[in-house]
Amino acid sequence: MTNLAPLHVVAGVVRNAQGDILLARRHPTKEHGDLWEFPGGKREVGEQPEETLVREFKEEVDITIQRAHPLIRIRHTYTHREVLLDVWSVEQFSGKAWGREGQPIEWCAPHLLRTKTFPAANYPVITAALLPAVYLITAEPLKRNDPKFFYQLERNLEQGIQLLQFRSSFLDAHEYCYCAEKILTICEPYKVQVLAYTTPAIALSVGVHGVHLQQADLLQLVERPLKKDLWVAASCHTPDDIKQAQTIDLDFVTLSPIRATSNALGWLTFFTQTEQAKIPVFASGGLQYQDIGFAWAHGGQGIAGQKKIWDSTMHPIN
Ligand SMILES: Nc1nc2c([nH]c(=O)n2[C@@H]2O[C@H](COP(=O)(O)OP(=O)(O)OP(=O)(O)O)[C@@H](O)[C@H]2O)c(=O)[nH]1
Ligand SMILES: [Mg+2]
Repeated sequence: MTNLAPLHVVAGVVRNAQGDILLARRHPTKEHGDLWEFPGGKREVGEQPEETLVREFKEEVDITIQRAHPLIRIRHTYTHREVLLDVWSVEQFSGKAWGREGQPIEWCAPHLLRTKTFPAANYPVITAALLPAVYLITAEPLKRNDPKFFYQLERNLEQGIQLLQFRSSFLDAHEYCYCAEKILTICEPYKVQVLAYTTPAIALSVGVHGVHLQQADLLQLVERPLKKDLWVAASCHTPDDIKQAQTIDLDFVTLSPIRATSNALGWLTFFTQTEQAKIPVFASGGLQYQDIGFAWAHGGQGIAGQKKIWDSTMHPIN
């Protein structure tokens, strides 16, 4: 290893109208030959990352990128060099993709992304590509059949929420399961994924899409509590929490509180922590839809929101 600055590589996640993601296969003679990658390349001196993204996409796959936002930045040490893989999510583009450098390209269905072999730095990027920008935390249902709760749930689903955490501290385990099953039935036609804010064992028994651990439970664990086909996320408040989440191989975390309390972290501390993180981090705590852009600008996946999002009538999602 040398002590050179990391090689800054900018790449992009582009989706077509079906939601499939554009991949390219690296030339066999190149570094990481024959592996799949997101199109992109090295930032040139004087370029802003977004300019690199636009240039590389035109050069490699003949697409003109019109709008994109930061998705995730991963520092990874390969044997010879540290790489900063700076990945953007493309919101708008024109042109028809083809491999201008003779490389095979493919539009890959999101559920097949994990079956492809990528360079090692890419695995958290795949998680980020599979996650939306908004992670909605439910309000507390007052009882298991709370009509106001289910009305508001459907309103949120109709507005495009894709990832939900069912949170309740009032219901006992039996009522929690009853309610979670009802939420799953309602979410199914919307293809919304539900994480349970409970123990991994209860989450598994209900058949939700994953579990969201509290900080105290995260710190107790010595290994990932569920297999890779389910999401495992956790609430973090410190850099050590995020390290622990990475050590036990969690998929993503929320970091709070960003705002609204006397111990708020603020966006700059959030940025310092996302720069070190090797998994996607949602900003959380006192945030609303207007904060998504701040989260992206500070290295976040997006926002995890409770009351202000749950009750909101404005949903400018994705
Ligand atoms: N484009 C791209 N590069 C990646 C990804 N993941 C990853 O580790 N890299 C690494 O980033 C480094 C530079 O990427 P690159 O080879 O595309 O750079 P480039 O287009 O400027 O290549 P060139 O030297 O042929 O002009 C390589 O070591 C590559 O393996 C990815 O998903 N996309
Ligand atoms: Mg390239």
